[in-house]
Amino acid sequence: MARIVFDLDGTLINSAPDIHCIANKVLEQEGCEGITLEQTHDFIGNGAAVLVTKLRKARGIADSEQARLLADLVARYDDAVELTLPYPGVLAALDNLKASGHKLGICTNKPIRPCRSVLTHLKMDHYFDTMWGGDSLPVHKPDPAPLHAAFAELGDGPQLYVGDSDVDAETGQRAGVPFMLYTEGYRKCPVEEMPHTVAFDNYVDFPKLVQDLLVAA
Ligand SMILES: O=C(O)COP(=O)(O)O
Ligand SMILES: [Mg+2]
Repeated sequence: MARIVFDLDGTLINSAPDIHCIANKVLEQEGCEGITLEQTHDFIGNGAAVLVTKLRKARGIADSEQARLLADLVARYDDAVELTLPYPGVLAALDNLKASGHKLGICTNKPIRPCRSVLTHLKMDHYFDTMWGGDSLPVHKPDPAPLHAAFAELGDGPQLYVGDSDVDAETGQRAGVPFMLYTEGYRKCPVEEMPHTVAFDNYVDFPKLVQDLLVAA
């Protein structure tokens, strides 16, 4: 049986509409124009602090406002769950993997509290034996430490990491773990420019891909 760790935003759930909403509330509070959903996709992947930095840069807000705006975003983040849905086929794939006896975990750059709240809201938290957020350790992805920590909590067995972004591809590479790229998330680079073991665009195919990788290993 394998240990399979998933990124969250853009990999298991389409959370950009909720993140878009709270980002624009922060900007509105500052008297600034909001950003588009497409810009939100580009701003997701490096955690809440980088998201706030990108929001500030897009609207010319001074560096000195970073901590205050980050606190504002974080205060809104736990409740940002209403517009988020798992990608098609995710729940069936997770059911299938659990039934096969695999151990599943989460390694995201989203802060751990909103990570837990959105997965609880979607009734997906029971799938995962461990969850690591962008603020669970002093470092976050692409540093491989949280990914190593997630695997360590899952015991023994082959390791697979699943993600949607260049940050995840680099994390997988630095951790020395096979990386499965979900191509329909918030990726900023062409698939061929991202180091990956396999790529997939539909979770219907996912359990079979896992099985094939484990046989080949
Ligand atoms: O919060 C973010 O920026 C991204 O989170 P992810 O690591 O789940 O893609
Ligand atoms: Mg992601």
